[in-house]
Amino acid sequence: MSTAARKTPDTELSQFRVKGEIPVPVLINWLTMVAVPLLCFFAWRSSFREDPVVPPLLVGFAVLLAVNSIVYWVSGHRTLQRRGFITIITVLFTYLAVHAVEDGSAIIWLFAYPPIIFYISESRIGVIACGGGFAAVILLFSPLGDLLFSPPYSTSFRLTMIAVLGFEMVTCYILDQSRRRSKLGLLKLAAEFEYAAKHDALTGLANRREALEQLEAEYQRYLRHDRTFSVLLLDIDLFKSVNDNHGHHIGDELIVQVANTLREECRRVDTVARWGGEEYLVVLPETGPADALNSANRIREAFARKTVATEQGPIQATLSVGVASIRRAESIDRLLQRCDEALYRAKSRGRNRACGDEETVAA
Ligand SMILES: Nc1nc2c(ncn2[C@@H]2O[C@H](COP(=O)(O)OP(=O)(O)OP(=O)(O)O)[C@@H](O)[C@H]2O)c(=O)[nH]1
Repeated sequence: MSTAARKTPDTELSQFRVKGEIPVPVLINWLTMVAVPLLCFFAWRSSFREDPVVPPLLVGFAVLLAVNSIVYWVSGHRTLQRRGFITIITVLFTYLAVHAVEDGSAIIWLFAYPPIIFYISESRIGVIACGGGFAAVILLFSPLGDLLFSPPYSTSFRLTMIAVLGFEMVTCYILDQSRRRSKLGLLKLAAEFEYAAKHDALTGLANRREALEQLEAEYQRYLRHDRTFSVLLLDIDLFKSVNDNHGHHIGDELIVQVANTLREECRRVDTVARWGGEEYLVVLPETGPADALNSANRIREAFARKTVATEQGPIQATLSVGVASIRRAESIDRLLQRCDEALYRAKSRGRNRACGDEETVAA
């Protein structure tokens, strides 16, 4: 019953990969592998223009991108790789636009920025990066940009660039949102499937399979750290007659009421499960025979005080409980068998009681 730390849907989504989707680190490495030779090619071409600044800078960007990928290969740090890549390409695209590299044609590469940013980062970062980039382009094309950088772009080019870039950014945002929404839908569906696989539909308690897993985990803790534990097997007394006299829907209500009693009376560390039919299993970590018997009686008494409304008036029912604590090197099967035998003793001694091992006394 532990609660996981709250995560934003974005963080959850970045950890959840749909089959077939390219992982972000792989995409960054691919993009780096394409970008490095391209940058070197443009640096080589720029060197013919006898420009002393552009070639070394473009090679510098290529080296930074390569180093970023190498650091990822060595360290495996995904966040560092992603942040490093975003920073390098943001500075690179700003440089290409401001310095009108390749006679100003390099600014066209800005169109690659929105889809990459939206794919590799969280939605919020995508919006901030694209919004900032768009504002920077408008500033560059404004009279202030002319004053500061004197870019060689014609008015019609500037207007077209702003309109198309804005259109592309909005389109990328819409596509990214629908991709995230469908991923979120899948994530919810997976969580629902997982819940259904581990829980009983009627009571919401853990089901038998989940109970066995928790029991196995507790058993391993016992073997490693010698931390004792106990199990309770609870069974509603004369349940068949409740079904026969009042109908299955009242029987079901009684089953749910036992579940509610168990939720109220057990600790958060205990595993409470519907074992089958009108039987329940409780795993009590770090609990010895005496405390387990006390818990069993507390649950039994709490349930006996409850009523279920029927057409013939309120009815009450009782529980019989078998109690067993792990012993030496016995197996889980043997522990459950002893617990079942204890439950059988509780039934045969008149029901509405808890029985432990032979030496442990009935209530
Ligand atoms: N309403 C309802 N009945 C169930 C469910 N699962 C099992 N049962 C019924 O529970 C009854 C179990 O009865 P028995 O195991 O014979 O024993 P009992 O009448 O409880 O008698 P003792 O266990 O000896 O006290 C059966 O009649 C099953 O049909 C369920 O999910 N809902």
